[in-house]
Amino acid sequence: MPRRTLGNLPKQVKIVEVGPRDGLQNEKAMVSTATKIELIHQLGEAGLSVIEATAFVSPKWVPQMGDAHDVMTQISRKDGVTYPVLTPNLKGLDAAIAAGATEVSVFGSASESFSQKNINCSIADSLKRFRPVIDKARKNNVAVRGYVSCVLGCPYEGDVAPAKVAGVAQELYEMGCYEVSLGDTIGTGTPVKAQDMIAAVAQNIPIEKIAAHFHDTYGQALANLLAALQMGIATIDSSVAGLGGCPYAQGASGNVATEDVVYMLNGLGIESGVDLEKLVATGHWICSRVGRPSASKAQLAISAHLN
Ligand SMILES: CC(C)(COP(=O)([O-])OP(=O)([O-])OC[C@H]1O[C@@H](n2cnc3c(N)ncnc32)[C@H](O)[C@@H]1OP(=O)([O-])[O-])[C@@H](O)C(=O)NCCC(=O)NCCSC(=O)C[C@@](C)(O)CC(=O)[O-]
Repeated sequence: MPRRTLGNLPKQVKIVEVGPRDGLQNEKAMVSTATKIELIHQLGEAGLSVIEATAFVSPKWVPQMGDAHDVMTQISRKDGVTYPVLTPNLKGLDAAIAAGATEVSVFGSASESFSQKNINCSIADSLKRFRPVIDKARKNNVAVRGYVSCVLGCPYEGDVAPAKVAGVAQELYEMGCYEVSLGDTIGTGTPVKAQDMIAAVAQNIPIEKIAAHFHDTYGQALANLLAALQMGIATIDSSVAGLGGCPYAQGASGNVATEDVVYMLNGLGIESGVDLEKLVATGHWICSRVGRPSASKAQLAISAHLN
């Protein structure tokens, strides 16, 4: 028997911490701007080098992100840390640039119904809308990341074909997104499905330009991430304490918890630069502020040992 069968895993993984945006956007009770800023600062202190800070979206659509300008202008930026923000259109991009953003993300979908519910337009129209956003951002030296949602299933349409995901991802990449993040928005994926989908996308985009953004609704996120690492993916989106969910995907739970990802990476000997103890303390703190239990098993286990 071979000693190990995990294949060639990356030596280093970049974690994109999405807690302050994806984690908080679905909270019904307004989280104060001061709490959001403190969360971003603590995540930076824990060693996260990419922290998605907020979203310049319509406050009528996502009221929780209505303080995007204040968050972006009031955070203390740490050297070596980037603070990307979501921008669905030129209005969002202009506001983001005015607030000092140096990186933005456009967000599309592989499902027509989700695209309509989330950004009020078809996939084709969204891509037309993103082109000037990407062009203008790049002219302003602002890097652009692309998201594709519903890559392993849609809350309205069910199964989504890998070829559809690969097509949208390719368009975003060719328009100038430096990285494309593949979102299992409702967390219905399983490892082989995830690998099939990634294989389809990797025919159109270099694997090192692909990120995995998996929600944990069915408890499959870590297994899916391991399957993604085995395919050569080395960028993982996650949310402290597993906070989150999408306002336009009812019942979908949070992103995979950053604590759980870091624990797994540590066990695999993969470097992430994150201090797990500091991160656990941050997860504990934000959960107390938003009044919900942590969805991170690592946090619960480590806290139990620490107490
Ligand atoms: C895209 C729109 C704006 C279209 O929404 P719309 O209603 O079609 O837009 P509109 O152009 O007709 O504008 C309507 C109003 O919104 C304003 N507006 C328009 N744009 C902006 C803006 N950027 N910032 C602030 N305000 C804006 C605009 O000025 C106007 O204000 P009014 O004249 O009525 O007072 C809307 O649908 C929207 O904001 N959607 C965002 C939804 C969202 O944030 N969803 C969650 C993030 S996606 C996600 O979580 C998935 C992801 C990324 O994590 C990956 C995964 O897990 O799959």
